[in-house]
Amino acid sequence: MSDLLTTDEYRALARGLQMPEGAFIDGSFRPAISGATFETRNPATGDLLANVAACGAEDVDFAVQKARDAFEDGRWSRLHPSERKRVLIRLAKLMTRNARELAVMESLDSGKTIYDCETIDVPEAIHCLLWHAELIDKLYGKVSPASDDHIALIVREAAGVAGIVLPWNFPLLMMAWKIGPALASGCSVVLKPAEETPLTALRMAELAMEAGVPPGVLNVVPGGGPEVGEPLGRHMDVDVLSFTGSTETGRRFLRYAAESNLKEVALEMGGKNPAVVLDDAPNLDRVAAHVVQGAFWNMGENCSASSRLIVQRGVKEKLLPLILAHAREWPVGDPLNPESRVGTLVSEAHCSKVRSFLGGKEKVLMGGGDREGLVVEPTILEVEDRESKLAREEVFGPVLSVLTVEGFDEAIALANDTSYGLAASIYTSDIKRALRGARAIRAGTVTVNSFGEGDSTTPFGGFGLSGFGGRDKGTEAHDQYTRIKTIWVDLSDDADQAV
Ligand SMILES: NC(=O)C1=CN([C@@H]2O[C@H](COP(=O)(O)OP(=O)(O)OC[C@H]3O[C@@H](n4cnc5c(N)ncnc54)[C@H](O)[C@@H]3O)[C@@H](O)[C@H]2O)C=CC1
Ligand code: BAL
Repeated sequence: MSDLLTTDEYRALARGLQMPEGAFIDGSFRPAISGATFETRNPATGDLLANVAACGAEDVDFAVQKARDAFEDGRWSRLHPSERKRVLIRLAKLMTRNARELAVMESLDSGKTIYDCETIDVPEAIHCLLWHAELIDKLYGKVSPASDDHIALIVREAAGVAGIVLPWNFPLLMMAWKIGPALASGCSVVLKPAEETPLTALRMAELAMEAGVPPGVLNVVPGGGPEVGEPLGRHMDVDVLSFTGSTETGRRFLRYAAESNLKEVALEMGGKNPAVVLDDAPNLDRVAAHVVQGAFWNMGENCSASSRLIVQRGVKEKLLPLILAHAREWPVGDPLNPESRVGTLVSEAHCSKVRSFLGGKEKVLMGGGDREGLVVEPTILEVEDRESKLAREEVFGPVLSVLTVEGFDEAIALANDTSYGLAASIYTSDIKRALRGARAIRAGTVTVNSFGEGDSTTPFGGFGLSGFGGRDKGTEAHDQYTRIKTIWVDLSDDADQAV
């Protein structure tokens, strides 16, 4: 916290920022072929930040062609992995040098707090790129235990052209989760940032070029979902499509793939994630801190947000006051104020959606009031109707639903009473209950006595409506961007005869 700036200093820095505006294709910024632009605005103030190229199918075609050329001529895909590593490490260094600029740009474009951008999003994005860069020259293939007369090599090869479609809630970090393994593996990338938050992706493309990523290898094509996302998803020359966003749009990408070239699709989508607190949970004050962080971090605009507190009746009376006390330590305010922990929601449309969950018959334990601007104050509601929207649907805002259960089995059954399966937490001092619960809850990540998403070393993704076809982070992320090939060699003396 000590090396954060003051609000005035951040504002001065913001005024001096040079905002990127063009699409970044084949190593340079260029306008959309149609010449169209769209506005990207600061959701906290409404101020115009930039008029960004509004690309369309023809820009996607152009970018995919450049990405394909780069992949086939091997300027990146056939470099020795240690060379790709060297360039990606240089990119991480350039990000570090420009960390403050990236953090301010991210906060301005998304409404995220500068505190989070400075202390989480930017450093984690740098760490993620470094981790994949460091990994790539240490991944070995396999030799199968075939007979003495044969040798069978199982090798991984870069998939080719990777299409990447990003959400607006962690624009820079999601970019790092995806381009880290994609570029390290040798793929060329055509990336579409969310139309709400195109700026840091464009700046990153410029930094990548400066670091030595060759032209055509990392292309950023801003624009709308139907205008850019769909042509990318349907493109016959895109080999793999990695998406993070809503389940509804994720389903579309499966359709696009099925109706085009059956490209592989990896989907990381939403969740209605439970935090299960059992009556033997240790250190309730700490539990409360984690529950609050799980619910309100990033304004709850987080796929892994713990939006359902499932609390055993025996501990509820003690836990709730602690949760309320911790929640009051999450000040709502100007995203550029380093003291703010809750900033501005990303857009008018999203803010209306979040507000539509409020004002019902649920008992309000905290918040729930109207605030000026695109702000929803941290809200905690006691929810009795387990079929209600608040119990079942993803809010994607700072809203925590409290549901009460009598015992362990009911808690696990309720945790699993959802079509999602992204993340969950379980709080108990009994190691057996912790592990039995962690195994029984259907979710891609289960944290014990804490809230979190793991780090760059651990795979992240979900089951059911939360995920399909791959994982971000960890060595498993490379599965998205590589293909397995078997090379079978007959070593016998009569190998020249027909097999
Ligand atoms: N990581 C997550 O789990 C996220 C979940 N959401 C959820 O989705 C809800 C809606 O937010 P949106 O911004 O509308 O999410 P979205 O899933 O529509 O947007 C994510 C990305 O998909 C693109 N996209 C949208 N429509 C498309 C289409 N027809 N074809 C191809 N690409 C398309 C968007 O341009 C954006 O880049 C939120 O309220 C939230 O509940 C939103 C963002 C991230
Ligand atoms: N929390 C990482 C992924 C997401 O929310 O989109």
